Order: sequence, then structure tokens, then C-alpha cells
Amino acid sequence: MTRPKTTLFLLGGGGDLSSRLLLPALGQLLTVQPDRQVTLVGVGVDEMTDATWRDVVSASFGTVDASGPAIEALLRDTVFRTADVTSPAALTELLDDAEGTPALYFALPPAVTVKACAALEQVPLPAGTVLALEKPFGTNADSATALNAQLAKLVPENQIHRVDHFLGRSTVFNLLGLRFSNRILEPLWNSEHIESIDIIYDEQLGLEGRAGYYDRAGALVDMIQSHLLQVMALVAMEPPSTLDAADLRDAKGLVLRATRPWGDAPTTSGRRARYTAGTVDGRNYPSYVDEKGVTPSNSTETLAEVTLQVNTWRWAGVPFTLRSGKALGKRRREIVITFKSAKWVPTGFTGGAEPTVLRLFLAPDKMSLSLNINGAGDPHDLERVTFDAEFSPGQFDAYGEVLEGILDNDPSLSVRGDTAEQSWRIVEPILQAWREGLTPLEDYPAGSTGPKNWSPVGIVD
Ligand SMILES: NC(=O)C1=CN([C@@H]2O[C@H](COP(=O)(O)OP(=O)(O)OC[C@H]3O[C@@H](n4cnc5c(N)ncnc54)[C@H](OP(=O)(O)O)[C@@H]3O)[C@@H](O)[C@H]2O)C=CC1
Ligand SMILES: O=C1O[C@H](COP(=O)(O)O)[C@@H](O)[C@H](O)[C@H]1O
Repeated sequence: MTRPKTTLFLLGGGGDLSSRLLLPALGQLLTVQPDRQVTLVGVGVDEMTDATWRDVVSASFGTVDASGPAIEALLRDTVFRTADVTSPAALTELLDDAEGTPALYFALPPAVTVKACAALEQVPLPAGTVLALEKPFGTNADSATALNAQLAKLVPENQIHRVDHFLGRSTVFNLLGLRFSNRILEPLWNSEHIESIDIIYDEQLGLEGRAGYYDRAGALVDMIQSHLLQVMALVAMEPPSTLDAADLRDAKGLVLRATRPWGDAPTTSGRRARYTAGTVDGRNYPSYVDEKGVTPSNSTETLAEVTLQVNTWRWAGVPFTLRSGKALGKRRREIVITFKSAKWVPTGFTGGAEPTVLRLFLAPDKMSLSLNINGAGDPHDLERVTFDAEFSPGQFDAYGEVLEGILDNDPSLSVRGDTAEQSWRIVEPILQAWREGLTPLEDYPAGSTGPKNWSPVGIVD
């Protein structure tokens, strides 16, 4: 198969995202798929020579041992352009150099991305131009709507990739494959049989010098609005007919449109907390408020939990709890599906009251299914047994899969405009309650599991 030529413009090519995640991912992709014809153009405001840029790209490729003919060709031809991408003239000049289909990756501060998109209105865009936008997509539902309207003036929706690296994970296909190819799962995947679903992404990392962004976002926006709602949509979606972008994204949209804070009570459906000084795995963390660049009066939460309801026949009454936080004692990245207990365990057995639990672990992807079976010895005794399996790790890291989608212009693993808006709509009442101080901001020591008085979410091993 001959692949079409693409010129990938990395706007913000000298930034952290590019050097740490995008360039290594590109290196990985071209190593595995050397038949790709990609010309790379790095763009930034600060001057950089082509030779220095080549060194940047080469160093990033080195982190993943990228090699082969496509890598050599890319390194030979890549150039850096100094340009202010908020200027229509600069953008026009950049695009004049494009060979094949241009893909513009906005690895820029979000406010600059918005201005660049406005500038693009005055730029003749070659047919097929692909736009890839990083999170955060807007700062609330209104700004996300406005940005969508702006983008719609530029290219059709299926040429817009709103990047969510969680959807780049092979996790998406692992989850859909497991759910939809096993007759013992899908018929039980509803409120008749499922008690609750928890989606947990607890990190040991703290702020890591990202106050400029994180102190205005907080855990709810940084992780739940941006990523975990997309994961939830995959868990809760109706069976799609195909894995095509339209089918997958329609099914996700349906779930998110039906999602509300639990009991329609934004004040009580969420909890928030902020870390104080502590130790995580031998590493000392200062209190969040003492981290460089943090404004304590922002009351930014570093741990957020929200419980949501999905108002559909399938999910009525099932709480979906989404939780993510930083500087926690243990890394937990999983989806926990807790089934209802058996309706009746015959008298004569002991045990067996515990429900079936399916745990889907993320990155690396694994699953475990806990059931009750007759244990060794007395056959009346029911004991817990867990079946474990590992999923294939996938060909690429998450950003490799993201880039593959962009270069092939397959938007199935990116966020559609309407669902970006829905994600904001879902969290906004909770954010509002938090801004008004209606939900207390609690504390937890770094290295702990969260505030002492919080009941655990999911399974605590
Ligand atoms: N870093 C990360 O881990 C992640 C980042 N993101 C998102 O990715 C985006 C980029 O983040 P990050 O790489 O960390 O940011 P950085 O601040 O490290 O990089 C931003 C880049 O944008 C360039 N830039 C700024 N203004 C202009 C302009 N007017 N014209 C051309 N270039 C410009 C800068 O150029 P110069 O260097 O020349 O000043 C710089 O290279 C953000 O939206 C962020 O939210 C998302 C997930 C993770
Ligand atoms: O987008 C983000 O994701 C990371 C977590 O994802 P991972 O793939 O690095 O585990 C999170 O740490 C960061 O705060 C957030 O912006």
C-alpha cells in the first residue's frame, strides 16, 4: 500500500509536549511503518536553526531507539520555521511549503491555539488539511462551543482531531473487544446486573512544575472532564455496528448527552481535596500550596471524585464514580465493574455473598474477574477466586496511536466537537458548586489514599 504524503507542522515544536511525547511517538510510528512519507516542520516563536531542530528531533527519536529509512529521510529533510502562528501571513507562508496533505498539530498554549485558529480563517487551506488540537479544549462549555464554531469555518469535522491520549490507548479496543465479543458480558452489562462502575486514575506524581496550567485547571478538569468521561462513554456505550469513527463517536455522544451529576445534585455528587506535605515512594512533596507558582486562594483541588448518573434505560440507577488525583500513595488506574450479588445463594452454602467484580487495569492493560467458587476442602464453603489476563500492549504508546490517526485522518480515536462540549456541560455544575464553596475542599497528606474520612472507591488492594 502506498501511503499519501503528509507534511506535519508541529506548531510549538520546541515545547515540552513535542519533545517529550509527540516526537518520540512519531519516531516509534515511523520505525514500525517505514512506508510512511512524512515531512516534519517544527514551528516556534524563538529562533532555532534547522541543525538545532534536527538535534532536538534526533534526541527525541533516540529515547525510543527510532531507526530505519523513514526516520533517516525525515531527519534529512526536517526544517524549523520561526513564525508567530497567530499571524495569517505567517501561516500562509508556512502552508505554501506543504507537500502532500498538511496536518497542523497545535502543540501550543491553549490561548495561542485559539488565536491561531482565528487567524486560519484568513488563510487558504489546501484540500484535506487536518487540524489536531491538544487539551484543554476550551475552558468551559461556552468557549468550547465557540472554538468548535471557529473550527467548523475551517475544515469539516472529520478533519479535526481533538486529541485525548487516553483514547489513543489500545485500551479502547481492548475494552470494546472484551465487551462486545463475549456473550457472557454484554447481556449483563446494564442496571439489571451491575451495581456500580468506578473509573479511577490515581497518580503518584505531584504538580511536576506545571502550576501555570494545573493551578487553573485542577483534577476535575485536568483528568475527569478531559479524559475519564471519554473512558466512561466507552464503558457505557451501546454496541456500535462498526469501529468506524461515526459509529464509535455517535455511541459515545449518546452516553455523554445522558450524563448528569448523581441525583442532579452537583453539591453532593462530588468531593475534592488538596495534598499537604508528605512522602510518596521515598520522594518528599511540599504541600500543594507551597509548590512553585501555586496561588493558594485558587483553591485548586488535586484530588477529585464525582458520581454521575447516565439517564438511559440501560443505566438508570447505576452510579458511575470517576476519581483522579495526584501525589497519592499508590498508583491506581482501573475501571471496576461491580455486579449485583447473586439473587439467592442456596441455604447450606457459606460465603458467596460477595459480588462478581471485573477489573480492567489501564496501561499496562490487564483484567481480573473475581468470582465465588467452591474452595478446597468443604464443598459447602464458597471462596473467592480471581482469573487474571493480560491484554496485548498494542503497537505504539498512546501518542503513537494518536499520530497514526492524524496521519491517516481517521478521527475514530479523537474527541468529536459535540462530546467536548458535553464533557464541560457535565462538570460545570459541579465546578460551580466548588467555586461557590458549597463542597468543602479537604486535605490529604501526599502519599496517603486521600482524606481519612472518605470512603474508598473501587477495590483497595
Ligand atoms: N506538556 C505536556 O505534558 C502536555 C501538554 N498538553 C498540551 O499541549 C499544549 C502544549 O503544551 P507544552 O508543550 O507543555 O507547552 P510549552 O510551553 O512547553 O510549549 C509551547 C510552545 O508553543 C510555542 N509558541 C507559543 N506561542 C507561539 C506563537 N505565537 N507562535 C508559534 N509558536 C508559539 C512556544 O514556542 P517557543 O519555544 O519558540 O517559545 C513553545 O514551543 C498545551 O495545550 C498543553 O495543555 C497536553 C497534555 C500533556
Ligand atoms: O493529560 C494528562 O494525563 C496525565 C496522565 O496520563 P499518563 O498517560 O501520563 O498516565 C496526567 O498526569 C496529567 O496531569 C494530565 O494533564
